[in-house]
Amino acid sequence: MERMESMEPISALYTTDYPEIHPGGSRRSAGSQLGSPVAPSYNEDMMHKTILVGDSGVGKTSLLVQFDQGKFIPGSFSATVGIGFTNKEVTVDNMKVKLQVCIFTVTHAYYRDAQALLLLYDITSKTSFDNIRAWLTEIHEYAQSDIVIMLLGNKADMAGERAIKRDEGEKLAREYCVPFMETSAKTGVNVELAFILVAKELKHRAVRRPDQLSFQIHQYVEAEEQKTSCCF
Ligand SMILES: Nc1nc2c(ncn2[C@@H]2O[C@H](COP(=O)(O)OP(=O)(O)OP(=O)(O)O)[C@@H](O)[C@H]2O)c(=O)[nH]1
Repeated sequence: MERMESMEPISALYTTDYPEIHPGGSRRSAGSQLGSPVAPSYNEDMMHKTILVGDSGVGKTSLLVQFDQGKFIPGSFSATVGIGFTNKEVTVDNMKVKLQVCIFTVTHAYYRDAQALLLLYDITSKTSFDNIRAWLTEIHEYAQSDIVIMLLGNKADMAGERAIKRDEGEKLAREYCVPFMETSAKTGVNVELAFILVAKELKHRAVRRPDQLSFQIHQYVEAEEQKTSCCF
């Protein structure tokens, strides 16, 4: 909590106004309240709060910086510099989707307002992988029940020091019914894609008629992901 209070956004280049976030508001529509299957139009001003969660050192800040600035700043800088969040727009199906991306700190209040969550482990750290179950338990306890979750195995560039095989990540993700990708905040592999897929899912949910199926983020991940195993 204290950490967030001293934080500044990394960059405000992408958006100039930040409308209030209404938890769950993106899912409500006049149509659904009246029981009519009319799809609402998408509100491009809506801000979607997305949080980055995972053990210390898995690369949450580096992922945020890579997404925001397209670069990797080596070193454990986050705890001292205090970078906490960024606001950024991504384009999905020719529409703007605004994401406010925050790094989870110590308070469970963070979960409540979040519409999406990227849960990270470090592929070179078995402990960070083993702790994913505990994180998921906590998330299910405190987050909105329809939060969009994606599991990310970060530091995919460090294949030589890999402690967790890719299929172990895939298996865990299947067990919890969440999509999975390996990312590298260092090389940028799959970083933007992870956020775009989350934005796509959030936009889809906001305009989906009640009788429509959810967007299948899992299938998109499989189709779009840059396979990391053969690249390093
Ligand atoms: N090789 C490699 N190093 C990474 C990657 N992501 C992060 N790192 C390094 O891992 C260390 C921890 O990264 P951070 O981004 O500070 O991790 P964090 O999860 O924000 O850590 P906390 O602030 O302690 O919660 C730093 O030395 C980063 O340079 C990656 O994808 N590849």
